[in-house]
Amino acid sequence: MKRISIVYRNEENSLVMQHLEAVIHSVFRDSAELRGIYISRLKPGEQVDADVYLLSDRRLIFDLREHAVSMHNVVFMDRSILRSSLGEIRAIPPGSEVLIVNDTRDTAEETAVMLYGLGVDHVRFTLFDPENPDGHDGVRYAITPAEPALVPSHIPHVIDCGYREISFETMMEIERLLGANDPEITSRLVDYGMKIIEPARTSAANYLNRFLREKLLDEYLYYSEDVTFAVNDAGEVVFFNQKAASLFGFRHDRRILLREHIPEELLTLLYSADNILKAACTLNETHYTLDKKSFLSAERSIGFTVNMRDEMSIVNSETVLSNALKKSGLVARYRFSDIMYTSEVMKRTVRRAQIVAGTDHTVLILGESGVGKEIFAQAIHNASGRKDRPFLGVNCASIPESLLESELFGYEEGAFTGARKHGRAGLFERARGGTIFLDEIGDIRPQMQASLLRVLQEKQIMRVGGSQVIDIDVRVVAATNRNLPEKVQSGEFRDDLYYRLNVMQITIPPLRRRKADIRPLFDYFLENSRPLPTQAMYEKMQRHSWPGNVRELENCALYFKTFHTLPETVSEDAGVREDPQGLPSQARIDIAILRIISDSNAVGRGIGRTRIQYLLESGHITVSDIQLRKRLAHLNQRGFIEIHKGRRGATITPAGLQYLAENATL
Ligand SMILES: Nc1ncnc2c1ncn2[C@@H]1O[C@H](COP(=O)(O)OP(=O)(O)OP(=O)(O)O)[C@@H](O)[C@H]1O
Repeated sequence: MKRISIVYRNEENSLVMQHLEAVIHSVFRDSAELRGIYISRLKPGEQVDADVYLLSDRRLIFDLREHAVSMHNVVFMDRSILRSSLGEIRAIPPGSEVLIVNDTRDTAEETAVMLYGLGVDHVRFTLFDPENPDGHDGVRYAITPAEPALVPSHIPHVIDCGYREISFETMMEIERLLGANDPEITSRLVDYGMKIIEPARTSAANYLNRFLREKLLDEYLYYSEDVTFAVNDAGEVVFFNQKAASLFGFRHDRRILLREHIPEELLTLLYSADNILKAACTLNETHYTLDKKSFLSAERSIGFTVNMRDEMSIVNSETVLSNALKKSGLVARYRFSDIMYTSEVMKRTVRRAQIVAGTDHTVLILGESGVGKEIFAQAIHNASGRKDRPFLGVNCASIPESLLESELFGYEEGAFTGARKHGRAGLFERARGGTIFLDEIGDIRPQMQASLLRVLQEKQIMRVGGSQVIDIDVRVVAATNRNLPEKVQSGEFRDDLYYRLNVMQITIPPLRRRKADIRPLFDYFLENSRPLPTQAMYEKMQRHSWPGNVRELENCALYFKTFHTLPETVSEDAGVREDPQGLPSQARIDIAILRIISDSNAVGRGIGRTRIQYLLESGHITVSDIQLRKRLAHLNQRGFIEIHKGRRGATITPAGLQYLAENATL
């Protein structure tokens, strides 16, 4: 056990001694044994061994010389007062004469020096001498460190500032000499420092700042979920956190040589030539990602730091992230159960989307404005394996071209004027593990098309102004109301990007092609409000062409709720307007047939003629039996379908799927 010897001249002022010992004990407790030494009682030549000799009076150094084993451990006790007393002293009117009273003139002088040192300079101090107490008649103020009985009785204002305390700086010096590395001592020392006035303010402030820094390290490193340690040039572990201690058995009470604690393979990895190393490693069947950084001084390594992250903790922290995202609204709200429909064609579309959701492929959603593309994108995300991760939607047409790239890919500090310090992660990085919904993809310019193509091909991004590639694991769901094949044909949209996006395609039919949905959707948007539309109103709605699709219908329901009538825009004239893409041509019938066969194959079934005919009918395409046979034969001839005997019926070929994708908007 370490020893602190408090050196006094003699046993005269035992109350002060008891107080000082109690103060030291309150900070260092049982980490050191405390002993009072009275110089007057030591025999000539008697040796006293201690880790700290604490001198209550500087002049004792001469006497101590012949008794101390080492003079390196001497600490002079600086004194201070409690912060609480200083307020009273400062309140004494400026210019007043103040008598400093202590048991001797010398100690009174020390107190006056200490008060000047603490910045008390608005009053004049006069020293009291107990051996010559008279002659202070006009004085109205006295300050005394715990000797009020000595103050002349005529003085009306007496401030007892209590025993002079041990300065914070002195305490720090004791801590240093004891080599105490105990967070509890540090914490008690900081508490002590807050209570007293410190003459040497800078070092106390430095100590407190260091304490704060250590707290930060504790908070973020010591109790971190990662395994973290630092190794110096001699291969000694000089810092490690709790996780590292339990994984490698590092202990604070002994010198730790890295090579004695970690497996050979990991050692080889850490001592590889790379100054910055990112690698993966497995220990005790746990997979870690490892980051090593070497620190160089004058081109020589002075050591390195290692951070190892358990891959499972990444998943967990991302789940926490996704919960946070849920709170902040960066999530998909809609599920398939929120999509209202009764039409056969929508049943098929939803079924197809549900199958697509189960895969991890890129999805392209086509359909006119307001048909519900975004609601489908969200439902796909929520039905996918990524549902607990972020869903980030971005309308490519509404962000200026100049900003779209940095918005999607992020930027590095200084990438452009106005770029934030430390840069910013883009939507692809923020959607990590989740889904990004690129709405209005048909409107992006060629340069952006090229960047997106790279992301889809390489699954990597580079921040604007950056040089590092970042791996991303994000599913892309894109949507457009443009006729993309036409845009590809005219060269406005890159064909390679189109094929990358078109891996899985969902075309949402316009409302006029699924009139069976009008009434259930309208009733849904009314939210049980009364009155309901008349039969004539419902019929009028059936005859309207709904150029704004479901969004228009939703607005129409809102109008009805307020005015109990339909808006002027729902006109019967508009209802007879035909589908802008024309009546079902043979090509359109072929596409419809291929889509029916493809949907049926997607759920693992072939399909026969009768069912195809029935499904065509429910999509308002009427064909005779002979006509259907002809179309099937034609599709078979073009290599788009195969027709099997018996119950297997027709199946679509890859060429058929390709043709379907290319003509998605038909
Ligand atoms: N089947 C549906 N059931 C319930 N609500 C729907 C349905 N389809 C669309 N909606 C609603 O209609 C509105 C338009 O849908 P959404 O924004 O998804 O369309 P969009 O095709 O993405 O439109 P745009 O191309 O203009 O972005 C939304 O308020 C959506 O909630």
